[in-house]
Amino acid sequence: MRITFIGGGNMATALIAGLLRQGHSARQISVVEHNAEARARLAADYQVSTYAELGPEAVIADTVVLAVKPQQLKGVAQALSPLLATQLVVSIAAGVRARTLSAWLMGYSNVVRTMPNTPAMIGAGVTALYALPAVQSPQRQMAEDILKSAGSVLWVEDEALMDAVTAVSGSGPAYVFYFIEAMQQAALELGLSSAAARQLALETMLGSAQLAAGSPEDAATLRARVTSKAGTTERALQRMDEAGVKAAIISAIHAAAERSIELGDALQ
Ligand SMILES: NC(=O)C1=CN([C@@H]2O[C@H](COP(=O)(O)OP(=O)(O)OC[C@H]3O[C@@H](n4cnc5c(N)ncnc54)[C@H](OP(=O)(O)O)[C@@H]3O)[C@@H](O)[C@H]2O)C=CC1
Ligand SMILES: O=C(O)[C@@H]1CCC=N1
Repeated sequence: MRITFIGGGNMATALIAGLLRQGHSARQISVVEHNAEARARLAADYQVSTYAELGPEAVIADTVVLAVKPQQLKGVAQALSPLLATQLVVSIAAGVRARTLSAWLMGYSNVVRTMPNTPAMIGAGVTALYALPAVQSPQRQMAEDILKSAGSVLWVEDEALMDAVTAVSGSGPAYVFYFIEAMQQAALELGLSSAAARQLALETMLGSAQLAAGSPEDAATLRARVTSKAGTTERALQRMDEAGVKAAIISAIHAAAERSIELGDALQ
């Protein structure tokens, strides 16, 4: 399967790394990227073909993945539109609705909107996909295969849910890194070395997520197992509740979903 990425930034790089790790040939991947430094890095690190401009030779592909910022998508779609024949168009842009993208592509409706996340870089991503009704099942499968090389996938049939997905898992790695930063800072303040702080914070996040993923019990039950009566965890969780940490996280995720809707409303 030949794949062209338009935009070769953070997320395209994560997806390309995932595809190559899964055995996809670099010869079958092209990237259109207007930044010369980014092109050089992609060619050196991943041996993919790169193009500075969108043109017919760049989109000789089965699938074109649109990986530019939401605000850059309209211009890219308008330039891409005359070059489309039967290619599947996969967008990873936050907020931009599949129907809007189809309108920018002059009604071309072979469009799948997706929301991956950066752990795609190591094949540990999760991606939600939404297809316009016109997309046939072999092309749905193609989109799924590309994103599966970056981790697990799920389809949503109601596009409105993509805003929720964006807020939870698209932006989600940033929340996890934020929590890791806080754990490491506390560890340093408590006298641990930075190497120890890093090891303790990361192994704890990793181990807890693995435990939760492999357990039939929910997170609240697993949390209760750590929380001895009158012990240290109880004291910490009390402090978090007093500070409204859980409510703040929930409200932050709502804010991210609202931003996704706002982007969708603004970019039509
Ligand atoms: N980062 C993340 O965690 C996630 C991002 N996304 C989505 O992925 C998309 C890309 O995000 P991200 O990778 O972080 O962004 P980046 O800014 O890192 O990457 C976009 C790249 O595309 C380049 N570009 C812009 N316009 C063109 C063009 N016309 N032709 C060729 N190249 C172009 C940009 O160059 P320049 O900077 O010079 O404009 C930039 O290098 C966004 O729509 C975002 O919503 C989705 C899930 C997760
Ligand atoms: O912050 C953003 O808008 C993008 C979409 C999800 C993750 N990064």
